Amino acid sequence: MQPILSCRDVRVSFNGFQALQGVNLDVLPQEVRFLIGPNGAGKTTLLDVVCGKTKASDGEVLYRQTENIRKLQEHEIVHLGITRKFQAPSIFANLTVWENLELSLKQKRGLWSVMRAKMTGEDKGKMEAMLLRIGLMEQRHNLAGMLAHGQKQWLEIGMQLMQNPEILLLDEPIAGMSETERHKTGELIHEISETCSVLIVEHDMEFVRNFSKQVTVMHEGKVLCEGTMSEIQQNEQVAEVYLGRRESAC
Ligand SMILES: Nc1ncnc2c1ncn2[C@@H]1O[C@H](COP(=O)(O)OP(=O)(O)OP(=O)(O)O)[C@@H](O)[C@H]1O
Repeated sequence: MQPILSCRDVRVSFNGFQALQGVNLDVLPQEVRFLIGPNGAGKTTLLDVVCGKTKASDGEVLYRQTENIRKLQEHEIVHLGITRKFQAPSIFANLTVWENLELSLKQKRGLWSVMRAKMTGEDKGKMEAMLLRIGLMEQRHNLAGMLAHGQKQWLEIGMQLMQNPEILLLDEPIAGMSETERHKTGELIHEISETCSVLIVEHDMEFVRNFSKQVTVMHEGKVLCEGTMSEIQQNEQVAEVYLGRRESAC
């Protein structure tokens, strides 16, 4: 299978500091890929490069193998099918769950065309299916601001999915969640991967162990190694730079 996303020798420099020093990474269609590594390893910077928030000084970011998106603007990258959920939820607290999802449909089509057009039966069906998927059907008429922390995160993931992405980028999606919410989020991520690839930065080793297949370990702006969680746990370099420091968490 050919990768949907390929980073080739990606470099990022902040005023001379090399945050990414030649990162190579392939993500396959419908793959859930976890990115782990110690603080400052460059994980968030790599997500920033993929979504266009930060521009790489060198290298290639290939989407579907042919399109180099390295120099594209963020909205152009979203339009191509790569969306990002940031750590802090950016839902509209004073709108209902349903209205938040409706807004994300509008973003996809352009506000003006949707303001003129009535919501079709197909749109409604799509929104209902999404509510079921993210477990918020019962809360659809509730104000988003009143949702529990985990529910807010799921709503935002649902809003991203309304754009039909091919790649979803997640930055520490379970931060601040209860055990039950973590588990539900892990299951949701696996369900999402039936239709799109998911690239996740995560610090919670238990979550990574429970829900990962392939894990990429970053260290000092480079990929240190890749493999299953049990493979990387046996890697001495990883133990030294990362797992050793978090022995209690692993
Ligand atoms: N805008 C910026 N300007 C200057 N330095 C930056 C900037 N963004 C990130 N850095 C530096 O680049 C390095 C990589 O940061 P990054 O946030 O990507 O690491 P990370 O692996 O995501 O870490 P963490 O797990 O702590 O979030 C760090 O040393 C950070 O201080």
